[in-house]
Amino acid sequence: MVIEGLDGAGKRTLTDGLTKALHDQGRTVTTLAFPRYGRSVHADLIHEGLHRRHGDLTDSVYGMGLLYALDRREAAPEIRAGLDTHDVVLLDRYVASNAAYGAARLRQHADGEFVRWVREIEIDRFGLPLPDAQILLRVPPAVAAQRAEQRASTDAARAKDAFESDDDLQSRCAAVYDELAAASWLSGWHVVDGAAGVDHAALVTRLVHPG
Ligand SMILES: Cc1cn([C@H]2C[C@H](O)[C@@H](COP(=O)(O)O)O2)c(=O)[nH]c1=O
Repeated sequence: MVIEGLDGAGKRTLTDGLTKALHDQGRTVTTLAFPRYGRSVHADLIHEGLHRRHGDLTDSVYGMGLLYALDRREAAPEIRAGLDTHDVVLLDRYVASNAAYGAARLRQHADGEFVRWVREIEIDRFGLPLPDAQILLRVPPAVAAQRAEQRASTDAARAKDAFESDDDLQSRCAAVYDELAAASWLSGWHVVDGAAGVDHAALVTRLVHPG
């Protein structure tokens, strides 16, 4: 199960809430967040690029896309082990993040060349597992920006990165996410209003017992 959305949408809070609701229903859960900062050389290069320690590393959209993809390829055994040993593997961002942010940066849409490339690299070539369900935690970009700003002001470790500081990028990214969800890209999507409070138990019931 994958959680997707803008920076500041509230994905971490939703991950925690869903984990608790799944535990309450007697299910075992393992969680993983991408990029895996501090756990993979690819993710650390991404962090340095997003915080401008390597000047123009972020300039190449395909180069950055490949770093994100390699971080996930390295994590594939961990995801597969989680699927074998737990009822639910909860991923805070996955392949669709790469599609949405990269397409937004290139001003493309969900049916564009970059989104096709992400699928080809990550799913077809790297053989990453397809998600069974993708949750789009949808909030107006202005609300997400405000939350990211607040987080950055109270926690030095969460200083805004290059993508978070670009309001136009976030707006385009929100539009690509909507298109990906409407096209059922990779698998079925569940759109959740992140501006209102989320009923975690009800969402779990909807996802784990569909219909
Ligand atoms: C996981 C992932 C994140 N991103 C972006 C979304 C965020 O703006 C940024 C860092 O992610 P984070 O803020 O959730 O840690 O990287 C991608 O562009 N592609 C990806 O595959």
